[in-house]
Amino acid sequence: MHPGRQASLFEEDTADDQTRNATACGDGSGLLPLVGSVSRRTLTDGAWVDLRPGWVTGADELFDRLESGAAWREERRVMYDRVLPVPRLVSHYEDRGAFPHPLLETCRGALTDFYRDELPEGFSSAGLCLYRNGNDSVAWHGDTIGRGKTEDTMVAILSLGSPRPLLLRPTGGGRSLKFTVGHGDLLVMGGSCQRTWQHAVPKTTGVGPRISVQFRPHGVR
Ligand SMILES: O=C(O)CCC(=O)C(=O)O
Ligand SMILES: [Fe+2]
Repeated sequence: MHPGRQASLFEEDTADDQTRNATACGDGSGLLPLVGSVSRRTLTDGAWVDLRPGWVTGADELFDRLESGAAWREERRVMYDRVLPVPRLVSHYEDRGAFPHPLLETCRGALTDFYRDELPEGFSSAGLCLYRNGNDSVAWHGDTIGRGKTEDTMVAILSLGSPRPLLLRPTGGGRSLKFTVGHGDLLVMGGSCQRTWQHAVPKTTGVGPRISVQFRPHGVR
């Protein structure tokens, strides 16, 4: 494992279990099942969060390939009605055939299968963010560009690299919730979450790089 990188904080399975159950990808990386291992936390106003700690196994290779091979660019984002630079790098893949690692297509397919009843259209795009160190962050926002502004939707986040807190708070105000997402963990925001709750990844001291892969349905950013 990469120095400074840490396995999922929530990791439950033994290494043997992981080898036996993983959908392998040929380079040591793989996916563990979602059925029976996703826990849902219901939030207010029809929002929810699902967690699947340690979903991707052997994720070091995936991290390295994405860090060195994705088409990273600096980001500017509309926040609070202004276009602001965001301190992180991003890369967006609309077309699944062009995803920068084959395991991302396996992830997209597994998420589409697992959430088929709630999201019949399935997941389409992969948005990648690289937080180079603890100074990189994203401020409070909802993913409301496109249909997420008016419709319930889902955003599924695969976290790779250094663990970082992902915070959620009700849009109308209230206490925030902290989910620490580690190497290989899956966090899915669903229901009204993009409209009625906001999320953020705050600056953190003493952490290494983190990559977030967000799978979204068509027309949601
Ligand atoms: O870093 C993350 O996992 C969250 C990213 C995010 O919220 C976004 O890009 O819209
Ligand atoms: Fe977001």
